[in-house]
Amino acid sequence: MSLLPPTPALEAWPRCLAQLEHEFPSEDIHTWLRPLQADARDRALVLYAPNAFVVEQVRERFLPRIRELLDHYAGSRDVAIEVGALKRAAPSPAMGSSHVRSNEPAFHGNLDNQYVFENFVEGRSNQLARAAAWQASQSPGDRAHNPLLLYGATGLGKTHLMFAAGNELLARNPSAKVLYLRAREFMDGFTKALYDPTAGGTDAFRRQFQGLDALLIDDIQFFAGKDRTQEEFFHTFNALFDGRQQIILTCDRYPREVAGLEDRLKSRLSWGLPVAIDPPDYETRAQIVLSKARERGVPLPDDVANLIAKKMRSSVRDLEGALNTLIARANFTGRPITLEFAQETLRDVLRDHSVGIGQIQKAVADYYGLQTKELTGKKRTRSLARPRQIAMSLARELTDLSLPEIGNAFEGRDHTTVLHACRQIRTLLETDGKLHEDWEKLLRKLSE
Ligand SMILES: Nc1ncnc2c1ncn2[C@@H]1O[C@H](COP(=O)(O)OP(=O)(O)OP(=O)(O)O)[C@@H](O)[C@H]1O
Repeated sequence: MSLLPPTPALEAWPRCLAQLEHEFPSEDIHTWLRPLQADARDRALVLYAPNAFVVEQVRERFLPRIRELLDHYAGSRDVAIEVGALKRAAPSPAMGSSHVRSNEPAFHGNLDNQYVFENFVEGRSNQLARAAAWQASQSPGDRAHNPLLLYGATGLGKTHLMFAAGNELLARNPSAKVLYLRAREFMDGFTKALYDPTAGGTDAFRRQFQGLDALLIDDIQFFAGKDRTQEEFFHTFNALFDGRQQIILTCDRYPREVAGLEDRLKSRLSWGLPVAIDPPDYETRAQIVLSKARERGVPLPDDVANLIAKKMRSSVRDLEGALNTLIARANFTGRPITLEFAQETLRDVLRDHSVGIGQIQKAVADYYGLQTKELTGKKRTRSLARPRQIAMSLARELTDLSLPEIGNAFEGRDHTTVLHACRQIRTLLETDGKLHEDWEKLLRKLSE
């Protein structure tokens, strides 16, 4: 073990990470950046990733920004991202440390450990799904629940349960290898393997899945119409299934109803245990609000939880959104959260509407294969600008929110931007057939 003082680059890493946490969606941070282990080699920062997949994702998505931040905090752009792990014995990176690098790299999962069974509130609507996820974590690979498919509308806790199963599996068996991927990431990885000569080809892509105890793939409706990716997924699925490795999948509806998924895949998906998650009933909604408040260390009177639960009926994500608004306002004004304060603060959010802006943003993001944070964020690339305008117009159409309120939900944009978006979409709906079709589909989805 080296006794040299830590390099500035290594010292700067926690600050870079803290900054990245402000800039990227928390899912990305948990999935890709938190699992990295920092070390120093000469004057360079070395980030060890649990597997080649993570290396590739981090290089592609974050490396340029990591370099900039490192330059800013440590005056160096020297960073390497490699497969490997620090030896557990190393007390902290600041002490200098040794690492293991081998052809058989240590595997560290990329699960978000915030989502566990303990903080999943059980109710009639999700009881079966919870029980099934629990079973999968207790006897992974068992034919009775392999594949486990959790399906249901957006924001009802599918991803939460999927993570909970993975985390529980790891708690029982800390050396288990559990990999979580969004369907889109599977597709991106596969496309890269096909077309990027530096990516190591499809064999390297397939090796990612060998030796896993469980593979978790989120939002498989995304595979619809993507024939080559589906075919590859079909092979991955078969290999894992034959190896009795646990597969957990989520889908926004029963797969047979997903147009554009191949029949043979649909049939495989129904082999194991497909379970639905339904919207929670009133009592469960109130319990969820109380539980989220407790987690945040915020005392919340029952009547406030009941108020939110009564008014927000569709998705748990919207319940959380209302709670967050309340907490932010209470912190800002220094006032305690009482029923009166909640009624006043959430007047607009709680107006009886069946669709929340969070739901609209999620639906549009999913439809275009984006992350919600990208859609609501500041970047102005073409591929983001149009979906963003559609989301703003849908919010105008389907909610009672005012233009400034809609602007606020898109990282504080001005109301004139929203107005412009609505006008532009209205014009395009007359002239652009594809956009018209997208609009109709989204409207249908949101009024389901
Ligand atoms: N029963 C529950 N108990 C506690 N939290 C819940 C519950 N159901 C959902 N949530 C919370 O709601 C939020 C949204 O859940 P999650 O991301 O799992 O939804 P999802 O069904 O995967 O949605 P999507 O299909 O849009 O990805 C998360 O913060 C999750 O913790």
